[in-house]
Amino acid sequence: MASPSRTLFDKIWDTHLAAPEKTEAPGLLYVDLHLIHEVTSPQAFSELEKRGLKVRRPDLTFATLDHATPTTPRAPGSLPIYINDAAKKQVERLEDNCRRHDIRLAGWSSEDRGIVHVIGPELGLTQPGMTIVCGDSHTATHGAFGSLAFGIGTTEVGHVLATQCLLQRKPKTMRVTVDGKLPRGVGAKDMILAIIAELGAGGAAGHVIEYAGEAIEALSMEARMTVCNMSIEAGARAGLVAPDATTFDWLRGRKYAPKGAAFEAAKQRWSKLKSDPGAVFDTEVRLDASRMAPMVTWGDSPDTAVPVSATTPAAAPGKAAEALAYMGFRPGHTLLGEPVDAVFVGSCTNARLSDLREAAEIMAGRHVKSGVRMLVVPGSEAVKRAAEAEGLDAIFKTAGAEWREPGCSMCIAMNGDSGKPGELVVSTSNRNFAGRQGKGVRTVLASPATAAAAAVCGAIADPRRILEASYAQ
Ligand SMILES: CC(C)[C@H](C(=O)O)[C@@H](O)C(=O)O
Ligand code: SF4
Repeated sequence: MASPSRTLFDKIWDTHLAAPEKTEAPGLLYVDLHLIHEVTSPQAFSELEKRGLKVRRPDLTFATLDHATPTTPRAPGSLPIYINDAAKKQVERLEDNCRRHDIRLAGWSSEDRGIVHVIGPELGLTQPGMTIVCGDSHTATHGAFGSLAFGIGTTEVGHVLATQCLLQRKPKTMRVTVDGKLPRGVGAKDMILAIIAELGAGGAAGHVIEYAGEAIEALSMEARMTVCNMSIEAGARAGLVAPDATTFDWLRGRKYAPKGAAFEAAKQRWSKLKSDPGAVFDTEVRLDASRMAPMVTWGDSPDTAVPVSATTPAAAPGKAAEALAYMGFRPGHTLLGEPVDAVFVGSCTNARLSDLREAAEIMAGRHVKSGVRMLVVPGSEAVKRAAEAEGLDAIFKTAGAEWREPGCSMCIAMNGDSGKPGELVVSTSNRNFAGRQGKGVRTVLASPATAAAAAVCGAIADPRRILEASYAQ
């Protein structure tokens, strides 16, 4: 008999199962929110049209432009200049598809536009207990609200557009408990890099992770999103945090969140979304936040993260040796002092207001080292407005950084924002795969504070050193 104690994942799964899983067929899951962007939707719409199908629930579908969009500052009202015709066509096709199928689009003229995983939560589209899908691997970000959110392929985007359902095999569950308190100068990005280093790139494959424990509960919503965002980098299907007062306070008043009495009623329902005491997970992992430090990656996968003052592996076997060679780092050496060419603060991992504040705290009154290029790219129009309202743009510009328009930008370099071959880029994004930020570019993943410290020092540095100097003043 099944255990009466259920995990948060089980609860969401059970309430969304339209048809149960059988040995010969996956279960059918109802989808509450389908987010789409210009890269993974065109073929899905073409397929729909080929079959003469309509979008089943345009009202549960929401689109934005983010991956292929230029981020170069533009005069108000002027048209964006795309890196190539392919990028322009992708965007125009999404605009056209949304018009034809009556789908809400946060397009060029919208004050809501931004990276899909930044705007969903920001607009209150993302809510606890929902099933959320998007043709994008970092959809787990939305799990920070206690929703079951995962990436799907383009074929599945078509299925969801046509049926609002998705065929899914039930994943396993994993609980990652983080005890203790994060030390000063160490943040959510460091925490998730430490978790991924512990689990390994495939360590959570086939699992949905629930992040729990004192250190997770203490995180802001933005920080929880940073953690959930990178679940896929450990191979997980999704990442979740049980909703609590932090979640409810963050959601109250957002554009598409329930209002007034409806919000209070929703809060009552959402409060029940937690794993029962005694719920059994397939895998349990425990970490101690108080032992965590600012992290940097030495290789070409996110699981090569180490504390910034630690050394690269001394005796590196095959794959690690290749990764070190690509990165141009020596085995058994610290990365501290490695000269950097560029710094990128942005992406769906770290381009929210709190991330920009974290970087700005280091940049204030300091200057980007000469010869280093620094790009600061807000995650959305709303983040950009809020940052400008409190003068963060001025801090970055005065320091010599570029303040750009919202988009994915140098996280994936599809829009033309990229590094040059051989350059070392310290990046707040989530993937350091060879060539992701441009051909031959070497990417070091880090927190906004560590990225800003690298910009100021012109080399990989420990942000705590700079922060301590500021605190001492
Ligand atoms: C372009 C898109 C399909 C891709 C993804 O699925 O994640 C991108 O967002 C990424 O981060 O690599
Ligand atoms: S910011 Fe990067 S990781 Fe996030 S959706 Fe865009 S390309 Fe993917």
